[in-house]
Amino acid sequence: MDLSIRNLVKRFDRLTALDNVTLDVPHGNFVCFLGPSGCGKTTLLRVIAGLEDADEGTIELGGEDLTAVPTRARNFGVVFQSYSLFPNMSAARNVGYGLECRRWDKAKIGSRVDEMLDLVHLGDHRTKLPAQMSGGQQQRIALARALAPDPSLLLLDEPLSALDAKVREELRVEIRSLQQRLNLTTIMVTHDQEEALAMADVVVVMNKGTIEQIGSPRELYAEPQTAFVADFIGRMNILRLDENAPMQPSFGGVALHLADSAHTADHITALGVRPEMISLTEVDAAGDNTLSATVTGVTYLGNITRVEVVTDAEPKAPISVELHGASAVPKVGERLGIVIPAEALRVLA
Ligand SMILES: Nc1ncnc2c1ncn2[C@@H]1O[C@H](COP(=O)(O)OP(=O)(O)OP(=O)(O)O)[C@@H](O)[C@H]1O
Repeated sequence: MDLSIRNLVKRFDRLTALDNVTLDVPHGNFVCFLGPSGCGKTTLLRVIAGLEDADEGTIELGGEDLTAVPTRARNFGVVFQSYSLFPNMSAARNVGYGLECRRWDKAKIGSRVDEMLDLVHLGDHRTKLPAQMSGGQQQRIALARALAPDPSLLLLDEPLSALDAKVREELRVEIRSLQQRLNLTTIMVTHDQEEALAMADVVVVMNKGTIEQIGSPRELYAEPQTAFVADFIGRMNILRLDENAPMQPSFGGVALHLADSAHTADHITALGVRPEMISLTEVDAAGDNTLSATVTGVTYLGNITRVEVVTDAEPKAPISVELHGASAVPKVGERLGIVIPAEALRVLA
């Protein structure tokens, strides 16, 4: 069922945690709320779950207004960062507990618990207590518990952030494939951009209680609309343009040419370019968007080498260039030219 959020406002005293948030989540989508600490993503998830009341706005699921529907009756599965399993209950009992509360009959609970434990590959762990399981296993049990009542929406609040890197990556893949198999509309809160890009169909980038941009991971990476999004998702060089520039954008007095399709704003103040889009050339090479520069740092990172340069035009604004694989790597202090392709420049608000 589609989830439709309209003009949500949530205040805590004088702080506006959600400021007029409007969002559509189509059925079967995996959506990530992504943003820095304090941007309001957990509050938004909690309002959707019914754990927090909104001050203004509406939430509808499949056309039904949820405002007056209590948390319990919403039938949403929720998984939190801390596994929040009952410590004195076995894995199986934890998974079945919500079904007992919903008064499912015993035989049905037994078969559903088996099914859920198999789904998360923990059929052999049914009698274990939470303390006898690893963090990753406990989080799988929490997931099985959330899925057992066949929820209409799955809400995940930083479910992987307490786990170590390897387990986190395994569970990423597992959660995503489960979600796709069940075609279950899912919302996950994270502050980890890599996690959001790897898992989501749609990423909602939040900043200070508002939505900055909504898009697929590819769209957000390739076409960020604001400097905030550009900076938050991947690495982006942000070129602050000369303020007194006439119609032609310029950086440190050097005119920059944009692709025709980039000319959307009247007054452009900043441009973004991804480090991997910039190439190196001779220091005195001529050509559009070619700036002479000095290398100030070189960092070898295995698959890429990151080269920091300062341009003669604007020495106060260092620029990162990423070279792939077997490219020739310059040395610190070397003079060279950088080429910024017009089609790689993004206009940022
Ligand atoms: N119960 C509360 N009472 C008062 N202020 C709150 C409450 N819950 C959240 N806030 C404030 O609302 C803002 C948004 O908080 P929220 O937890 O939604 O942010 P977040 O993006 O999830 O951050 P984090 O990643 O750190 O959890 C913050 O400034 C926070 O301090």
